[in-house]
Amino acid sequence: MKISFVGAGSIAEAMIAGLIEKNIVNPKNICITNRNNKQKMTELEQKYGIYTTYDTNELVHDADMIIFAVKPKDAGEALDKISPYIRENSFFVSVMAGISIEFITDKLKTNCAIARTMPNTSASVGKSATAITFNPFVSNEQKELALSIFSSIGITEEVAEHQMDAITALSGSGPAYFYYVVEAMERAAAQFGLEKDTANQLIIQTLLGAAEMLSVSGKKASELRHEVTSPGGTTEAGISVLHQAEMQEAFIACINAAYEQSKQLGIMYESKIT
Ligand SMILES: NC(=O)C1=CN([C@@H]2O[C@H](COP(=O)(O)OP(=O)(O)OC[C@H]3O[C@@H](n4cnc5c(N)ncnc54)[C@H](OP(=O)(O)O)[C@@H]3O)[C@@H](O)[C@H]2O)C=CC1
Ligand SMILES: O=C(O)[C@@H]1CCC=N1
Repeated sequence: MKISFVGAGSIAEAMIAGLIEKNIVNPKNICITNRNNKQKMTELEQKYGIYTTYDTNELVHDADMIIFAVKPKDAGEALDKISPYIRENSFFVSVMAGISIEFITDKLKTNCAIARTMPNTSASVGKSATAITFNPFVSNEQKELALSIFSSIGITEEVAEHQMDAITALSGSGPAYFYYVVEAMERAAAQFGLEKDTANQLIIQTLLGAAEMLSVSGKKASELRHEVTSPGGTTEAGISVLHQAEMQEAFIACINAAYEQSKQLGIMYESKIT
């Protein structure tokens, strides 16, 4: 099996790290290109043993899957470059926020097999939450391949394409929201003068434990929160500050803003480049 990546940034590297860690693809069969950052290419060759190329024909030739992982603003240019090299059985997988299957089809100038996905960077540790949708030209074999690739680096949910902007805001950007909360906890720990490594270990384990509880306890988040919150206790004192600051409303506004931006990226870059 050969997998090619167009774009060698954060999400491409997270997926590659996950795929290699799980022995899903031989690193020699992972091919990658970027726009012009040769230093990054060398770095990826050395770190993962994958191969890099600026020869589009070589990138596309024999690839079972070509993954587009460039920023939405570069989508048109990258798709234009690949278009002349498409083969009959080429299978394109986009991880790009906001960019529609219709736009990709127009740019590639042919009705080829396309999957639109939204993974997240936790792919690098096998914990991505990936949403995926297929166009009608994807064969059953290609579907199975895509599902097995993404399921090897986390969980995969098949969704309708119109849900992608919301999912991008929720789970594509999602890891960053939790990192943001952890940053605040780290700052609080520092203010107390707690030793940094100790505090970090305690914060990380708290996050892991809460995630595991949500996953296996069968209880709702609100129920689990109430179990921690003793009347008149410390948690109640803490949460009341979050409540006064309307933190839940702020998080909802945050996810709404990410959703609007995902839609906007499509509007901006699809109309600009066509
Ligand atoms: N980061 C994340 O958490 C997630 C990102 N995504 C999506 O993945 C895509 C990539 O994001 P991310 O990895 O963060 O971006 P990065 O900026 O980290 O990487 C973008 C990559 O695209 C390359 N590139 C740009 N133009 C071209 C081109 N014309 N041909 C070939 N390669 C090109 C860049 O090369 P060079 O360095 O040479 O310019 C770079 O390697 C985006 O569309 C984003 O919406 C989806 C899920 C999660
Ligand atoms: O911030 C972004 O636009 C990308 C899409 C999802 C996560 N990162």
